[in-house]
Amino acid sequence: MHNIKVDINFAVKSSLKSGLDSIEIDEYKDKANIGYQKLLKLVDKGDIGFPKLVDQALDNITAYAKKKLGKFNDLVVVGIGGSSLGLEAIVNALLPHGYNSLTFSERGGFPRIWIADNVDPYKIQWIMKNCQPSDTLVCVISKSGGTVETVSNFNILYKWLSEEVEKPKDHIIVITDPEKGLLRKWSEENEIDTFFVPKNVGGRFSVFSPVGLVPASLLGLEIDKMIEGAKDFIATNLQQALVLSAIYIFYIEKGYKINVLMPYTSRLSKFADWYCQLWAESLGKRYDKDGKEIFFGTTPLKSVGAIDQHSLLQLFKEGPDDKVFTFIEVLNHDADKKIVSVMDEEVDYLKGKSLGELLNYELYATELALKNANRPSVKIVTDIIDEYRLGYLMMLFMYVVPIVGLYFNINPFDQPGVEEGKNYAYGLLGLRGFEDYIKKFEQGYLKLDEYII
Ligand SMILES: O=P(O)(O)OC[C@H]1O[C@H](O)[C@H](O)[C@@H](O)[C@@H]1O
Repeated sequence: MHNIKVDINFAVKSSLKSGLDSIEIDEYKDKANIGYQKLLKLVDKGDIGFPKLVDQALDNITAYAKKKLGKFNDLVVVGIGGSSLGLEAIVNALLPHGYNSLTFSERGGFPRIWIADNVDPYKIQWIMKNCQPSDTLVCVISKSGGTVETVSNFNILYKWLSEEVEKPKDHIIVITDPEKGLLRKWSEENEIDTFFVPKNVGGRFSVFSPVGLVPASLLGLEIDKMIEGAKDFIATNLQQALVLSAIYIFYIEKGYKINVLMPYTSRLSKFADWYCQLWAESLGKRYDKDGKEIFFGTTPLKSVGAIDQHSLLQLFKEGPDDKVFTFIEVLNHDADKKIVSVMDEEVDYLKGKSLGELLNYELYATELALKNANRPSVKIVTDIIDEYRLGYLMMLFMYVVPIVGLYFNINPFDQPGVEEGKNYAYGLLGLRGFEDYIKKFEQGYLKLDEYII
């Protein structure tokens, strides 16, 4: 059983001038319900598949991970966006800080983890310098199978493997679409171990597909617990998604422009990055579903407490009143440490308190300071962080975001806005079929020297 609560006190009228009154709470829950009913229809029709992932059998993934256990010192995951952010969130939340510096036996025979997302030569170079091809498993993930960053990084790593090991195919796993794309074709032709992302599961909703589960299982994480958490959320607590969506819808209608996710734990820092993609690509849309131009969306912003109290909080409290805050509180921090006072009597007030307590007191203080400035916030409270809770939280947000989008009559499941830039890049790189984009690029990318100082 979980112990995750959604606390909306500081977004309602009894505490906050701009908050929802009790009539508005019901009214906006009804609005959220409209979005939810639309989501249910899409799921029932089979158009959208992420909620159904909680019913998948996991044996093939766990058996595969077991087969590989102890055989590799390093796991390099190649992927970007929805093909890497979910895993990053999992690794950041559930593996020890500095995991890669533990010894093989301290890691229980599980590999170190490297995520090759960006095509930054610096990053890929250091991954290759740190790993030995003979001891490395490369897991390449791409739903479309052709994302240029992923294909480029993978080609470099494939060559690196081929030059050193006899059977590079034994060092590769592919995770991609079951039918389409370059990666699928290649993995089939070369008989590479391949897992599939269901066709009706888009990248940013794919963390509970092999995209997140295969690497997580290879790292020894309990993926069944993650799925159990996600499943329990759907089975028992959809109300929480409706309430959160109601609050977000209310403030979007009021013209609030920024949605801040601020966990008070570094372990959820990458979770906030994952959330930013989920929110931005799902909710930033030029057209509604009827083709009307609406330029819809609010901007997600990652912030980590208490770190950003020393960076962003000044703006949050005294800058424009255009942000809705979602805090995440962890009641019991793992390996919590008592603070000692050895420096001076001045720090005696800290003696006996723990770091976790300090973090949480700082959260309460920030909540109140923002409330006093009439800034709306909600808080998700979890007792601990583990596979189960992470699964629960991810599924909660994977419901909230489409509910908000569908209520506003936009399509939260596509991302047409990223295409134009990709096409120019393909044109510049000389990809066949994209010749027109070279011309368009040359016509549009005009810069005058006088404005380059
Ligand atoms: O998984 P892939 O097909 O390689 O896609 C990786 C990413 O590519 C694009 O930029 C999309 O906007 C993202 O939604 C997607 O997650």
